Order: sequence, then structure tokens, then C-alpha cells
Amino acid sequence: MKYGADLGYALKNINLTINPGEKIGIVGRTGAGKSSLAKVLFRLIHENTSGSILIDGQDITEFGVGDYRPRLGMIPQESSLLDGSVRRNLDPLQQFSAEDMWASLIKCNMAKLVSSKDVSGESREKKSAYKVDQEHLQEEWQKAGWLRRMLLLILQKAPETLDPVEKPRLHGLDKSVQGCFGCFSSGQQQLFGLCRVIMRKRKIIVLDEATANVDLETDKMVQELIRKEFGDSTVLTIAHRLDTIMNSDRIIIMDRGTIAEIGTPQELLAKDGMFAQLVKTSDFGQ
Ligand SMILES: Nc1ncnc2c1ncn2[C@@H]1O[C@H](COP(=O)(O)OP(=O)(O)OP(=O)(O)O)[C@@H](O)[C@H]1O
Repeated sequence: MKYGADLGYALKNINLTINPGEKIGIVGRTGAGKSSLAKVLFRLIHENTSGSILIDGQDITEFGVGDYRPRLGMIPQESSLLDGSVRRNLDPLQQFSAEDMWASLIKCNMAKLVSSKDVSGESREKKSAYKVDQEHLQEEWQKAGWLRRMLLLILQKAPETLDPVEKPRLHGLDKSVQGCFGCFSSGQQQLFGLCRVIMRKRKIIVLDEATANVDLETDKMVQELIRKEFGDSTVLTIAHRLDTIMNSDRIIIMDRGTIAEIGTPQELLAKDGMFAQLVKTSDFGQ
């Protein structure tokens, strides 16, 4: 695979079989081809490629994009937030309930942050249409006599009765992240990416340095969460930190567009090759 006809190979002679449910760690120096491997898997590169990728025996070019992409989940190197509410960021296609979203925020240790008041300097203009609508219905309900309340109930225009737990959840989900990018560090934005992937049960997950911007403790939390949530899924973890991938079933060492070494961490350490050298020096050539 090349990024341009005149450029050198970003990937060459890749011959790799990954078993269902396997957890694969991918390491290598900067520019070794780790992200390129993820890009070809997601069919983001079409030109200047040769060879084929099969999933469950089927060539990925035979899948319609609509059938193919939903099988895969990715947390890219640079996770970014969309304009709008937390809800929109987690679920732009409105496929999930507030419970689903809240559960994933809790799992990713983001619920407290999203609930905290200082996430957004929310003005009335910035409130979501949903909240404004609910407030309007509340006002109408308060003013209404019993006959009008009956009518509102029949017309399904009564305000939602939110329990004390649900109320703060909805409040948090409807907070705007607009103009508030500074409120979320790049690590927290990556955790948002994790929340999105957790809500969607994908068979193949690629984490492309998904924890590059979080501290060691959070990285550990994320790895444990991924093991728990994606036990049956195939997970490819591209990492700079060796700690991130040491519990993988197998590790791939990329070097100048090829797979230089592949094996279990124990096999690679015993081999005393490139991986063992990386463990000794932690030198990723940055
Ligand atoms: N969009 C691009 N256009 C041209 N060349 C590219 C492009 N993206 C990557 N490359 C080149 O392809 C090769 C592999 O890059 P790739 O990003 O896959 O490496 P990587 O191992 O993921 O590096 P890093 O650890 O820095 O993310 C490098 O030589 C890089 O310069």
C-alpha cells in the first residue's frame, strides 16, 4: 500500500491471520505503518493498494460500506467532539436511550465530569430544544386546571415525570460542549470516543493510540474495561506504551511497513529480537 503512486510503500508483504476474539497489540517506531494497517482495514485507502483482506472468509471489498463499517469500531488517535450536546456527541444518529448513554459514561469514568456544573456555561439560547420544550410543558402544566391537564394527558403533552436520578442524567446529557472544547482535555475526548464504541457492540475494534493522552492509571482502567466489554470481540490495540499491550494474546512489531515480529509476549521476549529490545529501551524512535 502506498499513499501516492510516486511514494514508497507504507505497507508491504503483510500476511496476517487474526483469530476471532483475539486481542492483538501493535507497536513499532513512528512511521512504521501501524495506523496504515488500521486504515486499510477500514477501507479508508483504495488507490495504490494490492492484496486482499478477508473477514469471516469474505473479501471486505464485497461488503457494502453500510454492512461493513457497523462491524468495526475505532477510537482514532485524535478523537474530537462535535458541536452540540453531550447526547449528540455520544449518539448522533439517536439510536440509544439515556440509560445506555449514561451507563457508558459511568463505565468510562466520565459521568461525574458530565454532571458537574462547570462543564458548560449553559445559557438559555444554548439549551437543547428538548429541555426548552420540557420547561414549557412544565409551565403549562402548573397553570392548568384539572380539565386542561386531562386534555394535555390525552394529547400526550404532559411534561415528563423525571425521577430524581433521571433528572440530573438528562441535564448532563443535554449540556452543550459547544464553545467548551477547553472543558474536555484531549484525554477526556478520547474517553468520549471509548463511550461511543462501548455503546455499539462491534465485532472488531481498533484502538489507534486511543489512550495516548491519558495518564497511566486511566490507561489501565481503559484496558481493563476493553477486556470486560469486548471479551468476544477482536481488538487491535496500536500503542506507544508497552504497558498498554503487554496483556495482549499476540503482539505485532511493525517496522518500515512490514511485520517484523509476531507472537505472544512471552515468545517475543524469549526470542530476544526487536520486541525484547523495545522492552529494554522503550525507544519508539520519536
Ligand atoms: N497521508 C499520508 N500521506 C503520505 N504519506 C503518509 C501518510 N500517512 C502516513 N504516511 C507515511 O506512511 C508511513 C507509515 O505511516 P503510519 O502513519 O502508518 O505510521 P505509524 O506507525 O502509525 O506512525 P505513528 O506512530 O507516528 O502514528 C510513514 O512513512 C508515513 O510518513
